[in-house]
Amino acid sequence: MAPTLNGEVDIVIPTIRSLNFLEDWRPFFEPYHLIIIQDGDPTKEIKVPEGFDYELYNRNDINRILGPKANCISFKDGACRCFGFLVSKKKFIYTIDDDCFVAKDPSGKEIDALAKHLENLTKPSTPYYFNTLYDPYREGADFVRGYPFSLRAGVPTAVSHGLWLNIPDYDAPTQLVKPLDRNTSVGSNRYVDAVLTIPKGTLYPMCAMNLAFNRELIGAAMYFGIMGDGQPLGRYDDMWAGWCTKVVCDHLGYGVKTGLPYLWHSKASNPFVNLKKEYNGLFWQEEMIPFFQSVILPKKCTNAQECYLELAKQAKEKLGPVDPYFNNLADAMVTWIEAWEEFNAPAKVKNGTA
Ligand SMILES: O=c1ccn([C@@H]2O[C@H](COP(=O)(O)OP(=O)(O)O[C@H]3O[C@@H](CO)[C@H](O)[C@H]3O)[C@@H](O)[C@H]2O)c(=O)[nH]1
Ligand SMILES: [Mn+2]
Repeated sequence: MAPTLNGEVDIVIPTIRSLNFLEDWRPFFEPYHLIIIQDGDPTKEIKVPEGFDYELYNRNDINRILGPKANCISFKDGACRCFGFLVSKKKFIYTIDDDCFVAKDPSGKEIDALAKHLENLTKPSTPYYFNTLYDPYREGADFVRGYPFSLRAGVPTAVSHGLWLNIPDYDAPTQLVKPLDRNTSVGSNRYVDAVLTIPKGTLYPMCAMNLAFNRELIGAAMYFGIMGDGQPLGRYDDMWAGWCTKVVCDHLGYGVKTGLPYLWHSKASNPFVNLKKEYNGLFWQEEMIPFFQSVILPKKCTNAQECYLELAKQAKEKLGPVDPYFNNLADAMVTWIEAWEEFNAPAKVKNGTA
């Protein structure tokens, strides 16, 4: 397992509900700092269970801190979580939803999801050649015969995408036709004990329910878009960020892993409400995904900020004609980078020292 790294990790939680779920995570999260983004009515008082070290932001705080740039942070959508990524100063972010609890592995042991994410993030990835025995860096595992030695050092890992027991991350139509579908019991064959690097050139549907990333490597591209209130789209926040970060990781030579750790997702959001929010996305994803599959980032883009600005330009050009929403989204992507640079300016050098 990875070291605790508690000075280097922030846990970001978007919430419209209660934070009682934190009781379940107490033994695992108490050593860390929480950044809580309270969505919805800012006058509602929200209770953080005793003993946690946290900072809490509501919409009034976001407006006050960002001024006119606050329009790049979504309201009434889990996408508001990316404000936490912006104000964090840590190397790693773990973001989790407020209806997620500690899962058990098939032996009945509680899973320390954050520790497993940190292990994933601090070990390399293998995006250029697939290891058929999964994660070659896992204890007791290795590269199989035929794996080129020149690629065995791997590349830095930027994203660790964890999975879910109980309620799966389905879109509204799938939820509507399979309302009782559960990825349940401990010990069932649906707990897949594996971590995989997603190959270079392959996109995936990233879910933010159980997600960790290296903020220094990819934070600038982990923007969740403008969704929810006043927008024709919701619930595609993590999808958008997943497609953007994957093409940026592929370009910069970073890895993205998916698989372990699992957590327990307890509450299905309402599929009819979700359908209204997702409706346009169900059509637009047929255009968005081919767009990301065809993106080529120029060599001169050498960090996540530069890649992201280029992506905004290409998104406007190619997706703007699909719907004017994408012009606004592309503008918001640029605003996000302006805010990112403001909050993440390199420390000023004074008398030769930083
Ligand atoms: O207006 C809102 C709605 C929700 N939140 C907070 O966001 C997360 C996820 O919300 P929820 O549990 O309702 O959504 P799910 O359908 O179960 O989750 C999937 O949708 C994703 C995309 O939005 C999400 O990451 C997926 O896991 C909770 O913490 C809500 O409290 C919000 O802040 N504002
Ligand atoms: Mn949920």
